[in-house]
Order: sequence, then structure tokens, then C-alpha cells
Amino acid sequence: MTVSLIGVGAMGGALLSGWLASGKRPDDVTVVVRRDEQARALHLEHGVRTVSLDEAANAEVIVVAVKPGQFESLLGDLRPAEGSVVVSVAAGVTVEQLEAWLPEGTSVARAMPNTGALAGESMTGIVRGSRTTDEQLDAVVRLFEAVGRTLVVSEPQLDAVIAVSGSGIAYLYYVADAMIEAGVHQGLTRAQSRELVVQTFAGASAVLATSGRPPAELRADVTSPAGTTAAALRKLDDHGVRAAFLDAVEACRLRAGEMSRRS
Ligand SMILES: NC(=O)C1=CN([C@@H]2O[C@H](COP(=O)(O)OP(=O)(O)OC[C@H]3O[C@@H](n4cnc5c(N)ncnc54)[C@H](OP(=O)(O)O)[C@@H]3O)[C@@H](O)[C@H]2O)C=CC1
Ligand SMILES: O=C(O)[C@@H]1CCC=N1
Repeated sequence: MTVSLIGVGAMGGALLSGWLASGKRPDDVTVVVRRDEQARALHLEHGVRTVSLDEAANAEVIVVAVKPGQFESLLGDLRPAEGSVVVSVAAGVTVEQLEAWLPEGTSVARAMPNTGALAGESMTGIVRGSRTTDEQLDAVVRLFEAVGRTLVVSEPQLDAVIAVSGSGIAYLYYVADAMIEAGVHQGLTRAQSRELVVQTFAGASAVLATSGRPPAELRADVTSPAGTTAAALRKLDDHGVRAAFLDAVEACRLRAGEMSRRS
């Protein structure tokens, strides 16, 4: 499968690194960037070739990872080859907009990965466009499976995917940061606290994934009657942390919808 990546910032860069680490050869992925120094840096670091928008349009899968507000003008200049599928990773740019901004008849899809792609652990929601063939959808799924797991969803669900996993990975970094800081407050060095937090995240994630048990049960296993965990969880409840997560996820989903009405 030939792939072109247009825009190599935070998300595009994570995808590129993930694809190359997963075994894709630098010859299989071309990139479109707009600064010579970035083209040189990407060639030095990854061996990938920078191409023009016209050349990128020949790839079987064309992934666009520029900011939502940059899509309309960029797609207006893109002339995808027959059979290519254009995949947007943008929040707040709809299938309808993508299809309207590209030449008539172009196949599109939306993907909502997260920066877990850097470690081959993205969670990517995928939405097919109105003209996407099964083969094209399969190619998009395989491309994102190379950097983690995928879930094909309907477009109305994608804003919730953004709220839970696309942006959601940042909430976990936020919690990790707060816990590391808390450990420092309690007398650990920052390095010790980081090691404890990182491995505790890894352990929780592995048990969640392998046991299939609800997190509430796993949490109960840790919570001895009148013990230390109960004392800590009581404070989280007092501070409304669960309600804060419910609100944060809702605010994110609503913001994604608002962005699509503006772009
Ligand atoms: N960051 C994340 O975790 C996630 C982001 N997304 C989506 O990914 C997209 C990109 O976000 P993010 O990576 O954070 O943003 P960045 O600003 O980090 O990256 C955008 C990149 O696009 C480049 N760019 C803009 N216009 C062009 C152009 N005409 N040709 C080539 N390159 C161009 C920019 O280049 P330059 O540096 O020269 O300005 C920049 O490198 C957004 O649509 C966002 O919604 C989706 C999921 C997660
Ligand atoms: O914050 C944003 O808008 C982007 C989309 C999903 C994650 N980051």
C-alpha cells in the first residue's frame, strides 16, 4: 500500500514514527511539508521523501493531518488519483465537507487516532465516507492497525471517540502529571515518582485489557475496608473528580461539533 502524509506536526509525526517502527519502509510513505528545513529533518531522521501535493495525490491512501481550519484550501488544491482514498484525521471536519471540498467522486474517510501511535498503541476511530469502497475502508483500517487498534464507528459517534480517546489520552497525561507531582510532595524524588506512576499506569492498563473485568471491580479489589485506598478515593469523590471527567468528556464532544459547524 502506498501512503502519503500531508502535514507532519504532532499527530502526523506520531503516525509517521509509528508506521516506520511497525515495519513500513521509508519508500512506502511520502510526506508533504511546507518548510525545507522540516523536509531535511524528516529525511535525516526517517529517510522519508518529501513530495509535492500533486505527487502525493497518486498514493493509494492520502492521510491529511493539518489543522482543521487549513483543510478547505488544501483539499481545493488536491487532485487524488482514481481509486485513492483521502483520510482526514481532523476533529471537526465532516465527511460532507471533505467530499464537497475535494473533486467530485473522491473517496474519503475520517480517522481519529491518538498520540499513542508513537508507541504503536494508538486507539483510532474510523468513519467511512459515502463513496468509500470496502477495499478502501480495509486499507484505511490496516494502515491504522499498524499503529494500534481501530474501531469503525458512525460519524455521529466520532465526536464521542474524540472525547474519550483522541483527546482522552491527554487526560491520562494530566492524571500522570498530577500523580508524579503528588509523589514529590510526599517525599519521593521526581525520578522515583515518575517510575512508580508510569509502571502503575502500565499495570492498570494491562489488567484492564487482559481481565475484561469492570474497572469498578478492580478498584474494589484494591480498597480494603477503612484502609488507605478508601481514604484516598474518598478525597477524589469529595473533589468531584468523577463529575469532572463526565463534564470534560462532554465539553470535548460539544467542542468537536461546534468546530465542524465553523469550518
Ligand atoms: N495532536 C493530536 O493529538 C491530535 C490531532 N488530531 C488532528 O490532527 C490534525 C493536526 O493536528 P496537530 O498535529 O496537533 O497540529 P500541528 O500544528 O502540530 O500540525 C499540523 C501540521 O500541518 C502542517 N501544514 C499546514 N498546512 C500545510 C500544507 N499546506 N502543506 C503541508 N503541511 C502543512 C503544519 O506545518 P508547519 O509546521 O509548517 O505550520 C504542521 O506541521 C488536526 O486536524 C487535529 O484535529 C487528531 C487526533 C489527535
Ligand atoms: O485538541 C484537538 O483539537 C485535537 C483533536 C483531538 C486531539 N487533539
